[in-house]
Amino acid sequence: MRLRAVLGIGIGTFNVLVGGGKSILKNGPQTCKWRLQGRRQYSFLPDDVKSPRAVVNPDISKIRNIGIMAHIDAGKTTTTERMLYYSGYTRALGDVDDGDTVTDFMVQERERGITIQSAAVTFDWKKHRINLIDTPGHVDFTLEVERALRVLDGAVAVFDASAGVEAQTLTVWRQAEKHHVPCICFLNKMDKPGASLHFSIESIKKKLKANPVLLQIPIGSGKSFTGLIDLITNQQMTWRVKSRAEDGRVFETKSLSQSDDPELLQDAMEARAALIEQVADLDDEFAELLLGGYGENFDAVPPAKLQEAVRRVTLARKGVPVLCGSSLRNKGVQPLMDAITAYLPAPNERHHDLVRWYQDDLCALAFKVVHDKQRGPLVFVRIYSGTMKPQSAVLNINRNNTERMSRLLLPFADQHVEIPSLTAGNIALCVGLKQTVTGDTIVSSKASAAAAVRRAQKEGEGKMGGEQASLVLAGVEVPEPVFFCSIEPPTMSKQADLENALTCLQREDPSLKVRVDSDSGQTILCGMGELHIEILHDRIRREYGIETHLGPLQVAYRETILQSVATTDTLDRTVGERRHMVTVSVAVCPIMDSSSSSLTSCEITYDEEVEEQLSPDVRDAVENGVNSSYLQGPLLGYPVQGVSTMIQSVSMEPGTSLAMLSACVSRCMLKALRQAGGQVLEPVMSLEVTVGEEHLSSVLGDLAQRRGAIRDIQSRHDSKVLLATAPLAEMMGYSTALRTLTSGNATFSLQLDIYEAMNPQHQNALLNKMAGLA
Ligand SMILES: Nc1nc2c(ncn2[C@@H]2O[C@H](COP(=O)(O)OP(=O)(O)OP(=O)(O)O)[C@@H](O)[C@H]2O)c(=O)[nH]1
Repeated sequence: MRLRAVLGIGIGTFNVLVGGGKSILKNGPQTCKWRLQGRRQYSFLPDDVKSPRAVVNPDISKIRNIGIMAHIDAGKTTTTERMLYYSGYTRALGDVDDGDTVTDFMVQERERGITIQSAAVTFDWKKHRINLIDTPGHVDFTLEVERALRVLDGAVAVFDASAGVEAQTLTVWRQAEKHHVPCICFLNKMDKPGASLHFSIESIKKKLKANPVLLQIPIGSGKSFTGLIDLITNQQMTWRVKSRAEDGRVFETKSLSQSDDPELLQDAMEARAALIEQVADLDDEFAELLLGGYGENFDAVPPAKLQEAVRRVTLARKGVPVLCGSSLRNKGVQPLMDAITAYLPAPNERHHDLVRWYQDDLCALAFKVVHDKQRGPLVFVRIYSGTMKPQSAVLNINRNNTERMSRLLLPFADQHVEIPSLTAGNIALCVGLKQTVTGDTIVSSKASAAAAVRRAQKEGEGKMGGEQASLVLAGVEVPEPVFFCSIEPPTMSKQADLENALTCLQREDPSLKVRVDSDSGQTILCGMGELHIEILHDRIRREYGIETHLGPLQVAYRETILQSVATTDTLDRTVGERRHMVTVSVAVCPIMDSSSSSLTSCEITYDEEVEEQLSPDVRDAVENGVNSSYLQGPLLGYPVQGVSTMIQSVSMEPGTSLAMLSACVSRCMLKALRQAGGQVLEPVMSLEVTVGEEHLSSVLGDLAQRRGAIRDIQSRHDSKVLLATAPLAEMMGYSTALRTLTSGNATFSLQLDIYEAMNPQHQNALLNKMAGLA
């Protein structure tokens, strides 16, 4: 089927660019129509938009930069689709199960029904501009969520109301907390037979340690879920949706006092009283208002005052508003959109320290790069101050280079509207920035950066850690990959094409690491999980036309040492006429931090006297030698972690080169690490399996064979939720195994818990396997 897009705006000139690089120019007030592959009708901008000026640059107080995040399959994409539809951006409802959603636009996303890349969509709702990012739920793509959260001002956490808080929700929730992002909870899937408001609220309290502020109660449950009571306004909203064909756009709103259901009325009154008491406990201003004028007469509390107080509570992150609905059945999404505008912060209500030094000059953060074959890299930026304009040069502070931006686009999922300028608070897409990568700070010029440095110095803060560093917005931390495998092109002639494809993919995805194995010369892909590597392999085939061969997936082990050891080594070599002679003594000792789940890095220290004697270039050469020995441990050649090295003495004969010094240090280190007793560290994953009771014992039996340790087994309606840890090496192909064991009636999520020392028996087995003896 074909898709027809209609752009219905009044004045001005817009370029509308379509995913595959098609470009259609629209001039003047007429309507522009064209055909694309697909089956949906789109209108790029809502019908009520009168002026392109309002479209391009809304008042900052009316902007909401929002993320939508959750455990896999909670319904983020379905909810986003409804928002786009009700806001007038799309003309038909997309369906994840039919593979025709706007935000899941990658082929792999549509085929698999999952979100892989976070997609930014812009739409207007009740005079507000909402920039919304639909983030992936699968743990392999956690970095995508982190990158999005870095630039968002608020988030909507979507839950499956029959499952409550699931494993990945916990991870993304912690990420949101780390970035101090205020949240709203949306209990989706209220139409499911097992959906429970009470259970979900309890699990938010218990697992997220959050303070849920219930703003709605559902009318009916499961299949008879028909609507909501809004506890702020005391209004009843009912959707008379009988079939999936009905779109839920129209719903009935009436005052609760007109309700003919006394039980519902009683429940609502109790819930509203509890809400008012809870908000009064959290917000002093509201408590004073209550004491001053209303006493126990909660009915008389004005909805506007209650709403203002809930907003303050949300922004202060003392509580999280909770709403409910069923996106698939088209119920409850419009009130959720109202809540986004009412409770989540505008960009100017968030505090960004260094932005004040730039004043009205441009300061933006690149948070995502997408590689487009026709247009080159497209860089997503969040503008923190100033105005961004196309056809202008900008300075990338991190790389200290000036680049020219050719065009500026507003992102409408895979389709983009070209705009003449964009102001602070917005999210935009820049074309033409070829050097910029994720995490870079972009400002207008060197002069503007220098002025910001002066302002910073005046305040006395810019000096700490170097002027430049303090003027850069914090990027995102990239987690260490846990899997790797070799990748080979079909023929050597395709090697250069493969390298180019990998360079482009790395710019898009910082969690992909590529290296060349020094022994075999093979290209190695390092990723976050089986699915991550599988998707990358598929993208290289589809997007770059290269049929590559992947080697077996291997676990990224680490090595450390068990004991402290001191050793000395001498290198005496004559090269040509020149004699190089150096003697080095080092001491290594283990540093294990059992309280931290992340890997302990290595460190280098010096004996006090030695430190004073060594010139800076000799120290550099010594440190090069130590660091090169950390790259490949003596046991299996995996990187070394958790070792502290002290340089005890360095004595060099005149004429010895620095390269020979590094070589001697490296050899001495290898000797010390070998003597110190090698220990393999393996990634251990935390696992959550939801399974029907009838399959529980077979799942437990299988986990026992995988060296799994059961932490807890909880009941959730008719299912059991099994919490366990298991070494990553034993979890290869687990999704297929679980499917077979349970006939497809189980779900699981897996994420890195900790790097743990292998016990001697398993370590020996691994060493034998690697040596080809087992
Ligand atoms: N019963 C019911 N099913 C729903 C509802 N919302 C979504 N679903 C279904 O749940 C499945 C997952 O929906 P998605 O919208 O893809 O969920 P997601 O959170 O975006 O998933 P990922 O992007 O893969 O993390 C699909 O089969 C949807 O049809 C709902 O309100 N009720």
